[in-house]
Amino acid sequence: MTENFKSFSDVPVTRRQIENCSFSNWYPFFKDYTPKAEIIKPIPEKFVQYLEQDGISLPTEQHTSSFYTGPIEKNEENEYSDWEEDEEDLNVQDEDSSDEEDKESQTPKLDPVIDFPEFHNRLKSVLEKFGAVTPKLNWSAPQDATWILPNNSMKCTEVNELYLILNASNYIMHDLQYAFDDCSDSNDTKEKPTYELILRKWFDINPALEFRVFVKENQVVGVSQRDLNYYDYLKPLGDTFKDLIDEFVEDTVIPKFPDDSFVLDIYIPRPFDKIFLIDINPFAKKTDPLMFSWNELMTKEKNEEDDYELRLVLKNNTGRFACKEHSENQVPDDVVQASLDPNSIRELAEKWKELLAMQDKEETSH
Ligand SMILES: Nc1ncnc2c1ncn2[C@@H]1O[C@H](COP(=O)(O)OP(=O)(O)OP(=O)(O)O)[C@@H](O)[C@H]1O
Ligand SMILES: [Mg+2]
Repeated sequence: MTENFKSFSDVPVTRRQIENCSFSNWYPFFKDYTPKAEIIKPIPEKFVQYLEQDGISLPTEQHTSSFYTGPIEKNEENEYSDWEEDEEDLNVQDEDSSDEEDKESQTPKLDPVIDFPEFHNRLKSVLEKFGAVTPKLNWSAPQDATWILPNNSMKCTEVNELYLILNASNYIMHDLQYAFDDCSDSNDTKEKPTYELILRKWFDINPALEFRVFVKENQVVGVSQRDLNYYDYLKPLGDTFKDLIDEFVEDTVIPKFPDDSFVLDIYIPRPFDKIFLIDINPFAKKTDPLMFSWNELMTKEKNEEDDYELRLVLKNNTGRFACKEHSENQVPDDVVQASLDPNSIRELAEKWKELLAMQDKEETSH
C-alpha cells in the first residue's frame, strides 16, 4: 500500500477532538440536558499519584465510621469451622512474609487525609449534597471495577467507595496515561491534560433506554442500542426515538458543540418526550461502535435523503452479545470477597495452593 492510500477503516482523530469531549468542556453547553454533576478541576497532583500507586490504601480517618475501615468482626458470613486451627498457620505466614512487609513499608502509601485533605473533604461534601454519586475522570467512568463495591455498580455513597472504585479501574488509568494515544497529531501526546473528577448525582437508569448516536460531519450516520440485551418493547418505539434524536442533534448539539463529528450517549426515559445527555465521546476508534463497525460508520455516504439506521438487538441476533459488558476487565467474586476481608484472602490462598498441588500431582502421575 502506498502513502496515498489510507487503510479502509482509518478513523483519524486529533488531540483537539479528544479535548472537546472532556466532560468540563461540553457540560456547560448542555447543562439543561445532563443529570446534575459537580466538576472538580484541577484535581491535586497527589491524588493522581494516589490513583497510580499499586494497591489501595484507604484514608486513616478518625472519628468516622466506615464499612470499609471498621474492625472485622466474626459473624456468620466470615466465621470458619477451622478458625482456631488456621490461627497457627497465620503466625507462620507472618514470619514468612516479613521481607515483603519490610519492602512495602519503605514506600509509604499516600493517605487522602494527610496528602490531599481539602480534596478529600470536598468529596465528602459533594456526597452529602447528592446522597449518592457515580464518578468519572475527564472521559472515562470506572465501569470495569464495579466488582469491588458490594452493590456491584458504580453507585458510591461514601468516600471510601470512591477511592476503591477509582483505584481498581483500568479505564481510569487509561485517562491518566493514554488519553491522547492514537491522535494523528500525536507528537505532543506527552503533554498531560488537566485532569478533572466528575461526581454525577446518582439516578436509576434503565439501560434499555440508553442509546449511542454517531454523528459524522453534522449528520447522524447511525444509532445503536447501548446495552446489548434484547428488550421486546424497543422496536415499536423506533420512530419516536428517531424524531427525538433528530431534533436534539440538530437544534441542541450541533449549534453548540465545536466539532462536526462526535458520538453522543443519550438516555430517553418514559414518557419519551425528552433526551438526557450522558456523555460525548470522540468520533474515533477508541469509542466502542457497539452494533456497528467503524468501517461501516466511516463509509456511510453523506446523502440528505438517506435515513440512518437505529440498530436494536433483535430476538434472533442476541448471540454475539450474550456476554456481560466489561466482563473481560472484571475479576471473580472470590477475589472480590477476599479484597474486603483478610480472612478470605487467606482462605483463597489456601484453596489456590491446594489446587496447584492437585495439578502437580496429576501432571507427575501422567
Ligand atoms: N448520574 C448517573 N447515575 C447513574 N448512572 C449513571 C449516571 N451517569 C451515567 N451512568 C451510567 O454509567 C454508564 C457509563 O457512563 P459514561 O457513559 O459516562 O462512561 P464512559 O466511561 O464514558 O463510557 P464509554 O467508555 O462507553 O464511553 C452509563 O451508560 C450509565 O448507565
Ligand atoms: Mg464515554
